[in-house]
Amino acid sequence: MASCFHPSAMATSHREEDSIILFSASNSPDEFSSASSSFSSSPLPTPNRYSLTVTNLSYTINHTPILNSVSLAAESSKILAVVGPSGTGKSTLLKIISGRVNHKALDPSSAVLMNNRKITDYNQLRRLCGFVPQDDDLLPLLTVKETLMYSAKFSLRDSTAKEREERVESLLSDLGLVLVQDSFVGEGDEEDRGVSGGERKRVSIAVEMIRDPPILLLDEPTSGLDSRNSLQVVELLATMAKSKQRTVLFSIHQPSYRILDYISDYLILSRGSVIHLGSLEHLEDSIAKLGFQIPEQLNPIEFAMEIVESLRTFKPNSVAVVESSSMWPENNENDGIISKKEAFRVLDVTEISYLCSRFCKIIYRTKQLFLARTMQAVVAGLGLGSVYTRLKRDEEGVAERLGLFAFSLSFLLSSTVEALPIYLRERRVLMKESSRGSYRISSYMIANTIAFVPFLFVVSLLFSIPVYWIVGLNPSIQAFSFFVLCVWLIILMASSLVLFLSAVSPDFISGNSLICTVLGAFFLFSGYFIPKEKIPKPWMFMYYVSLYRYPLESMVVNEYWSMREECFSSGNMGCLMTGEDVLKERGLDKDTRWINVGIMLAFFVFYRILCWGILLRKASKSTH
Ligand SMILES: Nc1ncnc2c1ncn2[C@@H]1O[C@H](COP(=O)(O)OP(=O)(O)OP(=O)(O)O)[C@@H](O)[C@H]1O
Repeated sequence: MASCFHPSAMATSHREEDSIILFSASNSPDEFSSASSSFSSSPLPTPNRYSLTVTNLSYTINHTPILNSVSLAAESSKILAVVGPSGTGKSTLLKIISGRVNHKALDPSSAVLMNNRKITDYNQLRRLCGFVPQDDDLLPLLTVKETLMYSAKFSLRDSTAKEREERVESLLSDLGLVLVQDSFVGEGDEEDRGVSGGERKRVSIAVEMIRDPPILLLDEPTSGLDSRNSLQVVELLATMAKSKQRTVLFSIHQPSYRILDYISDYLILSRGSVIHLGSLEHLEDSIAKLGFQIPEQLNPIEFAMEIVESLRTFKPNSVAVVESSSMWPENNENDGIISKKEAFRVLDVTEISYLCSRFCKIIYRTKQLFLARTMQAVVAGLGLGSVYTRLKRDEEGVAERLGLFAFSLSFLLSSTVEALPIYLRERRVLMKESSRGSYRISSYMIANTIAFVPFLFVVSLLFSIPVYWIVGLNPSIQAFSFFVLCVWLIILMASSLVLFLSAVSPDFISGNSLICTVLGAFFLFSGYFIPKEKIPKPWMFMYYVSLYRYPLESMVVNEYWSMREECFSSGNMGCLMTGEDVLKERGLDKDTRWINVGIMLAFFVFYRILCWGILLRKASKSTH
């Protein structure tokens, strides 16, 4: 077996007065976990305990130094708390360690080491470190248990359903979530309250714990919690660190006295530099050496925050790595941390099926979307039917049919905007899950398509049946079927467009105005308001890319093609206008219905591919 670490040496990193030193020595077999390996894809056993060392970490954003030569050492089974005034770089540090910041942006002398092995690929860090951000990125319409089950499905691919269930059950019990396992996660607002803030925080921790990462980083896990909940969360982290020999780091503002009992070491940051690294006793010594006395009503950390500037004069503990021994051979691709094969897999049916079932649950439970879309379709169908009841076969009827088609189109296209908030809400979860390799963006896009296509077909049927038969459009079954297909394709195109625009929009307001502007422009250049010949040349391209043009043409052709010989206006001289004349008047002398169907399908696919590309790019830059 390759040289590794001695467990006792690891667990009790030898600490001297002025430095924290990590020893490396030869390993013994009991250092490796087997069945409970954190990394489901790992073909080799992975170490059970991980020490984390950071040396000389410097980070600059836009020429502004955020972190200056930060060094720290965190040991397994213990908690290291990162404290410091607001804006001092705590979150940035945790993000860098957990691989949420591209390491190319770091100063070249910076190093993050796991068991004394320098990690150069930040994807490795993402896999080794669980990261719980300050804001909970959870789907509010899933229950606590479902949230964990989906997380288990994505992370524990090689486990059986029973093993995953057992893992979730044990986490629910460890994290005190059994009683609320069937409650919706919710968003914490009045309307959609869901579980409490403390419970939601524990769900976020459980989501990270599912894959049992050896190192867990939490960005202010107690923020927004009352003292009881804060204590519960920290207690739980301490218990978990001890019982599972995990290394835990979290940032915290003003920990209470009782919380201090659970923390082993403190890293105090001030303006991006370390001013203390070590135990509370050591901090008290430093404070005393500076000639200060800690007031009774304050704990040492609170007082340290008050004298941060004075503490800056003190030289903090240094971190040294005594012997650098590689845990893994440098080029070992089977280290279970990066799997190139995995990265290049394009299609994963299992992943798609999990995402599909999650989407279906969310669509069904999003009452606003589910009810609004179905009710809207029925009411609009009946309403339009009552306005255009039994249209006559005369000139007025021809104009009214065109008006009905144009209105239906604008209604159907604009009604899809309702999905925008759902896509935006999911975005953070998607970025987090995809950027840490839970699933591919392509799987998300395919699952979204599979889940929405049948739902939108039902919506198109609910709209088409009343409007078509009450208005008395072309009575042939083929014409009706094509009308339904056309309505379905309109909604599908619009849903793809909304998905794409939601990917480029930062928030609801800009997304909404972007969609309205684009749809307005498409409507204007659909050929309904301005005939093709009158559209100014520079704007002609809009006529070809307009989502309204193709379905409008298809609906008109569908209505009159099988009635080309029938008369729609007669006078003393006989028939003045046949169905063929109506089509010719709009320049539709060929049956372009199926070509238009192809174009509409192409738009549907095109916008989804664009959306996929944008999300892929965003996920690669994501710091979630
Ligand atoms: N992407 C960024 N672009 C520009 N500045 C940034 C960026 N990220 C962080 N900063 C800056 O880096 C500094 C440290 O930010 P960071 O969020 O790490 O602080 P913090 O100690 O976690 O603060 P808080 O306790 O308030 O959460 C801040 O001044 C912040 O404005």
